[in-house]
This record gives sequence, C-alpha cells and structure tokens, in this order.
Amino acid sequence: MSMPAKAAVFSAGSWGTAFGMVLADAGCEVTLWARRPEVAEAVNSGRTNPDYLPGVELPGNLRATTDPAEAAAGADFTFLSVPSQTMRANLAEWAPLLAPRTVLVSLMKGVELGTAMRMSEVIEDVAKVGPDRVAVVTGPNLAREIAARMPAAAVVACTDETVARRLQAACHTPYFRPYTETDVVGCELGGAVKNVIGLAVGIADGMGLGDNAKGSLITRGLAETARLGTALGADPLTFSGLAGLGDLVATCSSPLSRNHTFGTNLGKGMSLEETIAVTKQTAEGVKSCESVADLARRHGVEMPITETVVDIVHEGKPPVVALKELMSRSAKPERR
Ligand SMILES: NC(=O)c1ccc[n+]([C@@H]2O[C@H](COP(=O)([O-])OP(=O)(O)OC[C@H]3O[C@@H](n4cnc5c(N)ncnc54)[C@H](O)[C@@H]3O)[C@@H](O)[C@H]2O)c1
Ligand SMILES: O=P(O)(O)OC[C@H](O)CO
Repeated sequence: MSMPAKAAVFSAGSWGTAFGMVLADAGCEVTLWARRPEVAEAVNSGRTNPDYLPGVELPGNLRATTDPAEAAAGADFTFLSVPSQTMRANLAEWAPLLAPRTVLVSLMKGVELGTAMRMSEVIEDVAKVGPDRVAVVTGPNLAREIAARMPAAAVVACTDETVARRLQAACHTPYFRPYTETDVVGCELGGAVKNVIGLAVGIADGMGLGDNAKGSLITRGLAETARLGTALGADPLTFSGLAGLGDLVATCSSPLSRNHTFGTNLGKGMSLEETIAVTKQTAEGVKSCESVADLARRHGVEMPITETVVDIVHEGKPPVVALKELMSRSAKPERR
C-alpha cells in the first residue's frame, strides 16, 4: 500500500481551511499553517476554525501549526492560499523551508499589482522552480459550500500532465471532482478575472438592474477574459470550462461570493471605505481589477468592463455614470 500524500497548506483562511479539509478527506496527511496561535489551537483542540468557517467540524487528520518549517517539512504538495498581494513576501519567507521536491500549488485567484504577474509566475520567480513544479487549483469553489461537503467540480492545472494527475488523485473526494488541465495561463486568468466580473455583476445587482444585465455582463465579461487569455497564449476553450464560465456563474450568482457582495454594497450606494469596513475576508477583485487592467493595457487588449470596475472602485466614478458610458460605447460585432 502506498503512503498517503503529505500536504502543507499555507494558510488557515476560508479557502486554505476548506481545501485542507478536501485533502484530508481524500486521504492526505495535512498540516495547515495558521498565522495566529488561537486559530491553530481551535483547529487542533476544537476541530473548528470559527473565524473563517464557523459551524464546520474539521476532520481529525487535519492538523494546524504556527511554525512554517513544521508545516512545510516533507510535503509532497505545498498549497498557497494567502491574499495574492502578500504572496511574494510570504513565499520569500517560506521558500528556504520547503521540502526539496515539493510541488507548489496556487489556490489563489489574483494578479500581482505592479508586475501584473499571475500567481504561478510569482511562485516560479520567488521559489526559483520550473513550471513542472507549479500547479493551480481553480473553478467554481465557494469555500463555505465545499466545507459543507456540497458537490463541486474543479480544475487542477500544471504544464506537466503527470503532476496534474498526481494532484488530481490527492484531492479527489466523493464531493470534490477535479479535472486535469495543462493550460495554466487560461486557468489562472479565468479565476482572477471572474473576481472582477463578479464585482461588476454585484454592482449591477445592487443597482437593481435585473437579470438581463447580469447575463449580459457575465457573457461580455467572459468575452474580454478570453480576449486577454488568447493574447497571453491561453487556449480560448479553457474559458468555457470550469475555470472560466463555471466559476463566473458560481461567483456572479452567489451571496457567498465576497467579490459579488462587495460589488452589491457599492451598487447600493455604500462608499468604498464603508464597503471595505464590512468586508471581513479577501475580495481579490478589488485590487486585481487594477492589475488585470494593467496586464490588458500592456498587451493592447480592450477590457471595457474591467476598466469600468477600476473607475468605480478606485476613481470614485458613480455607477450610474459608468453604466451610461458602458452602454453608449460604439456599436460593434459580437465576435471581435
Ligand atoms: N474563499 C473562497 O471561497 C475561495 C475559493 C477559491 C479560491 N479562493 C482564493 O483563495 C485565496 C485566499 O482567499 P481566502 O478566501 O482564504 O481569504 P481569507 O480572507 O478567508 O483568508 C486569508 C488568509 O490569509 C492570511 N493572511 C492575510 N494577510 C496575510 C499576510 N500579510 N501574510 C500572511 N497571511 C496573510 C489570513 O490570516 C487568512 O488565513 C484568494 O486568492 C481567493 O481568491 C477563495
Ligand atoms: O468569494 P469570492 O468572490 O472570492 O469567490 C470564491 C471562489 O473563487 C468561487 O469559486
């Protein structure tokens, strides 16, 4: 009988904890790194993480520690689940502690501000590893639903398909069904841009614009995501899969989505400061809308919905004005 895979998960936020639970249910030996001792203590003694997943009972083979060296030791897979904008600094600290042949797996959905790098690119840059040692998990995976063991599919992507298959086996459970993919660029962009489109749909919902507006934003949002992805070498078909359409549908229709909820609050007329104050967890699109727009400009790709979200969130443009401008753009064919 083969040994169970060893997994380190950095860190114990909503998705790190929920995904740690998936890995534990799939038979892995999991160590979760928590920043705060009280979170590690609650996981180890109470089998709970009340700050991030209240009411969820965590499995016994999920342990937590505040010592990054202890978490990293001997891990076959090292999962990274921190806010995208702190990842570079976090990984710089953890890189010397990583197990020699560990596969680094991004659970994050963001693009770095300033560099416009995807998370796998930041990981390769900081940990000095090749693409065959870096993978991504993405798809329609709202943490609270996964933690309730409600069914979901996902994509596990690595340029090396053998690694993707190993990762697939490590996280496959009766309620979590991962598919392999080699289009890492498309999978990561799908995840990062859907947060921005989730904000746009939330704003529209908050303004009471109706379901036609929602369907239109999702579809045109997907079109601009695919346009960016194609310019960056992704397979356009990836965007009609779980990492694209699947995640957009889940995010744009769920009150559990932090990005959707953030947008809804803005659309209802809350100020940015008030909205930030009531948002307790990471809504990646708030920062990544700027880095996605930056990436698109660098590649000469038009992303009008993303630019509109930047204008509303960061430039203080009133949503009614932004809506009028978006609707009065020059007429064009659907596919161009
Ligand atoms: N929650 C979900 O449903 C979900 C699902 C799929 C992917 N994701 C992605 O997972 C990533 C993490 O999101 P989350 O939902 O777990 O966020 P979260 O806000 O619930 O948790 C963030 C975690 O990062 C830690 N953290 C915050 N600042 C830090 C810093 N400076 N240094 C080290 N650690 C820090 C926090 O302590 C916490 O453990 C995001 O990229 C998100 O898009 C989330
Ligand atoms: O809560 P959100 O908006 O970060 O979305 C969570 C997941 O990415 C949904 O797949």
